[in-house]
Amino acid sequence: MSQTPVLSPYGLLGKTLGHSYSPAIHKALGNPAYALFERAPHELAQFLAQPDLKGLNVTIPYKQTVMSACQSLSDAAKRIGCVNTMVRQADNSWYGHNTDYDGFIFMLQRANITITGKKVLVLGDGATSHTVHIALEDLGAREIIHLSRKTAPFYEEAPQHAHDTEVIINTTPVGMYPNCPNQLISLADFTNLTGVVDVIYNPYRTALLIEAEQKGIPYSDGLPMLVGQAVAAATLFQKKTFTKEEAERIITQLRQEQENIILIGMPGVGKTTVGEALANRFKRPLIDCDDEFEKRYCHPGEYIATHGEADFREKETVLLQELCKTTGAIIATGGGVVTRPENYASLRQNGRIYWLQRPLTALATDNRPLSQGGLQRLETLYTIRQPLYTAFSQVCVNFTTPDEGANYIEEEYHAHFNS
Ligand SMILES: Nc1ncnc2c1ncn2[C@@H]1O[C@H](COP(=O)(O)OP(=O)(O)O)[C@@H](O)[C@H]1O
Ligand SMILES: O=C(O)C1=C[C@@H](OP(=O)(O)O)[C@@H](O)[C@H](O)C1
Ligand SMILES: [Mg+2]
Repeated sequence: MSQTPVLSPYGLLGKTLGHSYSPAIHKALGNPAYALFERAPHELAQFLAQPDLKGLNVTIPYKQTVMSACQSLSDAAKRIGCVNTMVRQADNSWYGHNTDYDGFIFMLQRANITITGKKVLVLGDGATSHTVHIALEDLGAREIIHLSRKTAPFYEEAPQHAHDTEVIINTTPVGMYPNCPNQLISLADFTNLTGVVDVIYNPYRTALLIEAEQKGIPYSDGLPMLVGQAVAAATLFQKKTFTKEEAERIITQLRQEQENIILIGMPGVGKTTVGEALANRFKRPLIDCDDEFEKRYCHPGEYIATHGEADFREKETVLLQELCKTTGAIIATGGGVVTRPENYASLRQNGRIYWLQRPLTALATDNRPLSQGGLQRLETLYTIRQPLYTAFSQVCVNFTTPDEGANYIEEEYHAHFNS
């Protein structure tokens, strides 16, 4: 009788592993036997000696440590100086490779960001930046500058490179959940950019990427790199090749599950009502920003009446920053979120923004202090806000009944991810 293995033969090794997408990605690639292995440093040698283990991914802080346990190393792993994938060989030895390298190149290629002959600015000088550096060299970068916090050149020197940098790559954790939105450098002075890349994948769009998007510069978040490295690892684990379409299918599925659906529009247009309908259809939680405000303070209308609109906006911005860190939700905003430009990064970082439109004559005005004063007041408000709603939204939804609005959004959302 054969013995049941005590360990899953594949998995991710690290010291403390929070939520990881790796088991789900490997499952989608046909390997359900992929587990999370949290091990302390003193447990590593014994752990790696277990014969049941066939393949591992390795993360912080062991990417360098495990190199000495590998009897053979790929060229990329040697040059980068760290291993993120270990494969058990027929003679029981470990072969170490670095598939972050493959994932990074896959990410650039699918975003059509080319490197040959270009000047690249890399933010950060940690482990990931080493992988990025070797890949950039192999792709034929003309010049690679690493900005750092500890050694010169520093982040503050970014403007000196603004006129001729063609690609920017963030390898630091600045801007990562939960400290988001946040960014190390501004793109304002950069005039020659052909690509901006962030290895962060939570949030989907860091503040740096949102700035790139607003300037019309091609950009990529780090999810394709994560999926790309997993596909390269799965190729070694399962000894089979995967098509680009299989990688794309996984990226799309993760994005579709996570992107928030965000509703903006005039007070009384139906953000809360359509939000409720969408929450039912998508089986997602509804976050109503006005309700959340009321839980913390009092009804928004009452707050504006007693403290004034400026004070309300301050509080609303802070609250929005907190609420929009979430993923996979329906978010109904208060009608005035578009009046503060900084609210855009909060909404957009994990969200597709829908602007709800109905004729002003049909809008509810009860309990809404800014809508008091008849149609003329609403028209004045609309004149001010219309360009803001336009700038804040990806999709404009003209609708009559709440169901019609929800239908349109449901179809648009699925079409967007599956076209
Ligand atoms: N499409 C619609 N047609 C008719 N009445 C609507 C529609 N959408 C919402 N309402 C009604 O208008 C009022 C305000 O809707 P609500 O969803 O609270 O708007 P918002 O959140 O945009 O301020 C509610 O009484 C709601 O029942
Ligand atoms: O448009 C606005 O400035 C406001 C809209 C309200 O939300 P609704 O749009 O849900 O009415 C509420 O946030 C507050 O009274 C301010
Ligand atoms: Mg509402």
